[in-house]
Amino acid sequence: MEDYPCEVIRNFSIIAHIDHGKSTLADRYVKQLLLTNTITKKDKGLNQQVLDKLKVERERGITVKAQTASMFHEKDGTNYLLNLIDTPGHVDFSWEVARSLAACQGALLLVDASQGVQAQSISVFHVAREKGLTIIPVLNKIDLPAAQPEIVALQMQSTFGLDPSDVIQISAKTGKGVEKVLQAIVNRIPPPVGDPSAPLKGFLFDSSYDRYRGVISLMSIQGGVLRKGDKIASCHTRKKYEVTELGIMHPEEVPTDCLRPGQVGFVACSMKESGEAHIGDTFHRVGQLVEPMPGFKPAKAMASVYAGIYPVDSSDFLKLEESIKRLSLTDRSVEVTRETSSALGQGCRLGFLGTLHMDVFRQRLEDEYDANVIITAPTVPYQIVHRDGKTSLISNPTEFPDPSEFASGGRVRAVLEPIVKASIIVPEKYFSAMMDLCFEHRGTDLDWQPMEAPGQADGGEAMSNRVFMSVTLPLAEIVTGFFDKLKSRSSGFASFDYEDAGYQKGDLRKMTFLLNHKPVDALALIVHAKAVDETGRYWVEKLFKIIPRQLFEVPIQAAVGNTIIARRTLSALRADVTAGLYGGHYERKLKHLQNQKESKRKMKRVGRIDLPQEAFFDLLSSK
Ligand SMILES: Nc1nc2c(ncn2[C@@H]2O[C@H](COP(=O)(O)OP(=O)(O)OP(=O)(O)O)[C@@H](O)[C@H]2O)c(=O)[nH]1
Repeated sequence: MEDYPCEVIRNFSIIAHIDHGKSTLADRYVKQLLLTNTITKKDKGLNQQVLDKLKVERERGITVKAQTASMFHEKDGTNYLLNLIDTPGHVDFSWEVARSLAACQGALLLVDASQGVQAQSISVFHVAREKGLTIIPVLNKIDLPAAQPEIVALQMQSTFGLDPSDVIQISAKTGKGVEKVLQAIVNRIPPPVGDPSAPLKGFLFDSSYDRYRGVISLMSIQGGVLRKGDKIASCHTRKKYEVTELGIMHPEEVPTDCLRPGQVGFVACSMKESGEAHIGDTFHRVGQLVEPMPGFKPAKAMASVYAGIYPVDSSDFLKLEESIKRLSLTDRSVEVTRETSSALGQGCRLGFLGTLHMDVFRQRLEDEYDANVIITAPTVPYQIVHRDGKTSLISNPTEFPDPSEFASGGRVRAVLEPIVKASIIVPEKYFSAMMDLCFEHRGTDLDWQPMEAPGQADGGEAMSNRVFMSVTLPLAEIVTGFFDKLKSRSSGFASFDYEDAGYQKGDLRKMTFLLNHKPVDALALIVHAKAVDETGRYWVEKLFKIIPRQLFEVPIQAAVGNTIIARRTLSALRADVTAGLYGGHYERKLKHLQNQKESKRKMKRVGRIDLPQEAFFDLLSSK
């Protein structure tokens, strides 16, 4: 690593709207540059994307966890070390983007030439600008027949103030133009600064957990040289560690003898507990204090969506809790606390950045930890203002005050709900459908303006006459199903992004569902007063359809306080599933019994009633 001083290092990220091709481009570089280096025969067969390592990412085609890769590149006789930090592109993960960018000096702003500038292109651009990064505009997918590179380059000029002659046109898929981007990385992005003789300063920007080695941190070295055996300490916790292994991500871990200023790599030390790795923390050599890097924020409540996670089999709770802890180490934006539900037993309440984040976490839990879990309907955090002036935050519908507590003499003065400022970019043709959607979801302060400058309006359906809309929405309205509706009502052309806009008073009610006259706490929902009747009827009908008939009659009711809003009754069923199969083959009976056993496995017994998983999250999220 001595051969790579700061001058030949470039630390960069790729930032883009979802699906504009970040992973494809990152992959191309990693494959192209590594084939000559360490990618072994076994790995050469990789035709799947190397960086999107996790199974869930492959299945969904989205990057969830930022991955870092170091590559070597020769130009004009000089060997460069390029550190690429792949960032996730979904609105839920903007925090990860900001974090990864802290370790870079430049960013490739990738825009799909057939889609044009989209909502998240704008938000990631601003994050990168704020961090003072050098931005290289890149137009991707120019191989597509629908690509309109000239028009999109003009859009980038009018939206970002970037010079169209700086825009590089590429196809990450065919490889056209990608070499030019490498040259631009070397020529345009400034090298990092750092003095090898200065005291050690390491910036921790990511971490993961290894069953055998404990916490593995990703660090960017800002000063000094880090070596195996070094004793280091955290500025934040003051805890001391010994470095047991270090090296670069190539893209797998490759041990090196040291990490020098400007370099980025993994560090394994005697850190055993997940909670000890604080993103944004600075490490120094023991006895050599340094000024910590600015911008360190100890993990704070950032979650916008909460849900309960319970094991299907209650005896698996400890195993589930351990798995959640391990997984939350690789995903530090998840908040974890224990909770108990009378219906589901012991479980955890998790806070997520958004519903996609939640879904991905659940899938990773199932894939990587073999966990069979039930996840409750997502809820946003509400602020309760008490009569004595105190406020409290609740993240579970069961804690929501009953109607009697709002009455005069009750303890609650008001409930505030989180709101967001959303931006939507959509072709004019779908504008009124988008307005309707926003109003259906309690949108206010709707404003809009045309996106394209006059004369640019000939970019085909995806890009002509687009409108930039901004609207204020309650967060609760967008956590379930809003994104899907936005996409389907705009034939996929609308893009969406949002930012926090504080709290606002809301007229809300807690809706409970009773099965066999007993409330099931894990099914409780918070609903806007105007939507009570419709929501009550809708869910009762849904529950009626998905709850299998039981051996006895089961009334299904929705209630607000003591008022029943809706009711359906499931009639009783005979138990013997083979009863109708008289004269049938023995194996056929066995198959039926097996099927019954299988479906039991995915059921949760609540009181005397077997509820399928869909009764919890899947049902409620599908509205
Ligand atoms: N035709 C064409 N398709 C491309 C090109 N680059 C990427 N794609 C396709 O576009 C889709 C999205 O690409 P990804 O690389 O997964 O996009 P991403 O921006 O990494 O998406 P996230 O990881 O979810 O943020 C994939 O189906 C790619 O095959 C290109 O240059 N040309």
